[in-house]
Amino acid sequence: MPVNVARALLPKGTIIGKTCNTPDHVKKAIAEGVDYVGIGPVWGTLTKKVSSPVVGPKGIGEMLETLDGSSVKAVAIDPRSASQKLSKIIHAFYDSSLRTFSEPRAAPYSLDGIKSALGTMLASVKEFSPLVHQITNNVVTNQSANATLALGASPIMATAPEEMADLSKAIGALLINFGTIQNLDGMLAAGLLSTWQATVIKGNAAELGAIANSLEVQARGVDSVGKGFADPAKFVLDLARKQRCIVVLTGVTDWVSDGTVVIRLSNGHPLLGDITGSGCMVGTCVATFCAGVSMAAFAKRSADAEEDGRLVRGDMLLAAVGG
Ligand SMILES: Nc1ncnc2c1ncn2[C@@H]1O[C@H](COP(=O)(O)OP(=O)(O)OP(=O)(O)O)[C@@H](O)[C@H]1O
Ligand SMILES: Cc1ncsc1CCO
Repeated sequence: MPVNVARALLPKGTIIGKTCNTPDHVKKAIAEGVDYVGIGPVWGTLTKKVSSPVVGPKGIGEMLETLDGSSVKAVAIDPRSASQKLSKIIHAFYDSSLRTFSEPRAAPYSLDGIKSALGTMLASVKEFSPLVHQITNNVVTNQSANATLALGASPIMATAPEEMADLSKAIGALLINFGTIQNLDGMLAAGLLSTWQATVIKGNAAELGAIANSLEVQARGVDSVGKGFADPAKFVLDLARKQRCIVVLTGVTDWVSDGTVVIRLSNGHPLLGDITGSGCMVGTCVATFCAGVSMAAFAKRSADAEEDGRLVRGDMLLAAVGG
């Protein structure tokens, strides 16, 4: 029913909303004079058929951008909720979108704070021993599985698309790592279950430069060559903002950002540059820490926590630093 007809029929002051799946739908709904838009679905679900295309957090961001400057409110639709009820009203979702994939930090980071958090995070990995699903290259599969075990978690290196749906229900984290793609369909199936919205993107300068469409650094095969970024701190900050996730730039010095804070790590060893797979292993360790931290945060959640619209629990910036 057109909005103006509904308005004419309903009592004055009735709140009217419309479900939207694209920025164009949102534009149309604003022009029609709605009070709010239901945008989504944010995620797919394995428990029911979702009729509209899943938009993911990026799609939500684009629709909320369309709302900028209007007084129309937005509600995100999350079909994973068993009762199919709309999740939290979220103008705040976009304002806090940089934090969507990480809980806000309780206090500013300090070196001592980070060091003590590392111990706690490692203890969480050991306590929960999360299943860390890794679809990685055949150069590092064995090393990565052993690195996961060494941290106290449980690796599973399954690649077949047929296994992805079942696995997605059991895992603490999913790592998708390129290099020698063995089963593209498996990667796509696994990635699609999280609508390809990463919590952390990790790469060397050439890899992240490619994602950012930057010509500042060059690649030779899987390696980054040359001096790297002139301003790596700004690079990771900008990329994290753009991708709405944590970014880890590896190299002699590692740079980690969530789009608001940048942490620089100089704790590598030159020998790590002389072997293959050290970057892939960083990815494994980051995924393992993220899994441990999010499982620990989930275990501590309050009773009504599943209604609060948060997508990831725990401080993923710290988890990435831990990894
Ligand atoms: N010369 C170096 N000095 C100190 N640490 C280093 C050096 N080279 C690499 N590292 C360490 O190794 C890790 C991996 O970084 P690098 O950028 O070399 O990964 P990569 O190029 O993706 O590796 P690969 O493709 O072999 O997996 C970094 O996090 C860093 O701690
Ligand atoms: C050497 C190599 N080739 C493809 S993946 C890989 C491992 C390091 O990235």
